[in-house]
Amino acid sequence: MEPVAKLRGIRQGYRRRDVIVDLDLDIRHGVLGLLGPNGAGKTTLLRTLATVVPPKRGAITISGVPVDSRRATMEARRRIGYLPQHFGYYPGFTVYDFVRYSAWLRGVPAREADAATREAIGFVDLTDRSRAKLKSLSGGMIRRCGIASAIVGRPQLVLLDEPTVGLDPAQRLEFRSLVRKLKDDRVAVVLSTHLVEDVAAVCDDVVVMAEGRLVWRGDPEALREVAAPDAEGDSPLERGYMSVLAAQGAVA
Ligand SMILES: Nc1ncnc2c1ncn2[C@@H]1O[C@H](COP(=O)(O)OP(=O)(O)OP(=O)(O)O)[C@@H](O)[C@H]1O
Repeated sequence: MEPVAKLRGIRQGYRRRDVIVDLDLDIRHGVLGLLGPNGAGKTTLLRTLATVVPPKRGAITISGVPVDSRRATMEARRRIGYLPQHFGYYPGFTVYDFVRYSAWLRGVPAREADAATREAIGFVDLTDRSRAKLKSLSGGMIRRCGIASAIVGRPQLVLLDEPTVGLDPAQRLEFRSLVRKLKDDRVAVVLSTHLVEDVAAVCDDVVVMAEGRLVWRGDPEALREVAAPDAEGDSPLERGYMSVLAAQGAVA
């Protein structure tokens, strides 16, 4: 089956500095965990996939359509939901306004936008807070609003950048169940994280990035298996991850 997203020969960076080099990646249905130390290029990769910034070089295909023109970019954005790590919001907006506004930004047709907004708010279980102002919500609820804004209009690809940072353990469990629901809905999810436990809990597949390159790909079980006997870490998965980084000379 055609991947939901296909990246070929991607080079990306800021001004003259390249932070992603010659990256190839296929993304299919399921949850793909993106692990890597600070500065590995995870956010840059997600921003590139989200079509926020065009790559310096290389090709992106979303649902079989090359993203190679302004029109194709606008079309791709309708299929992609992106939750940046630090997403902005107006504290005076209600939950409903915030998600409805995201629907408009993503080009959800006006006649579908109200139903799509209600659906997304229901998905994150905030229906009874629809009329609450964002400034009155807890951090965990704000994150759930962020997820609702990323999934409104049912995108095929959902990109979540370190979504569990700052969540308490109960909120993290809630978040994981939301990601599992997305997977059941046949959405492709890319989850950038520093937390190996998030990967263990929800990911089907894992990519490890270091210094702008993909240095390892496989399922969580395979990552556990590459753990070196003397690797540091609190769990087999963490030891596997640290072993991959150590092999690259890129220990976090
Ligand atoms: N707007 C920017 N201008 C210049 N350099 C940037 C910019 N954003 C990121 N970088 C640099 O690009 C490299 C990759 O950053 P990126 O944020 O993609 O990494 P990351 O893996 O997401 O890191 P983290 O886990 O800390 O969020 C870093 O060296 C960073 O300093």
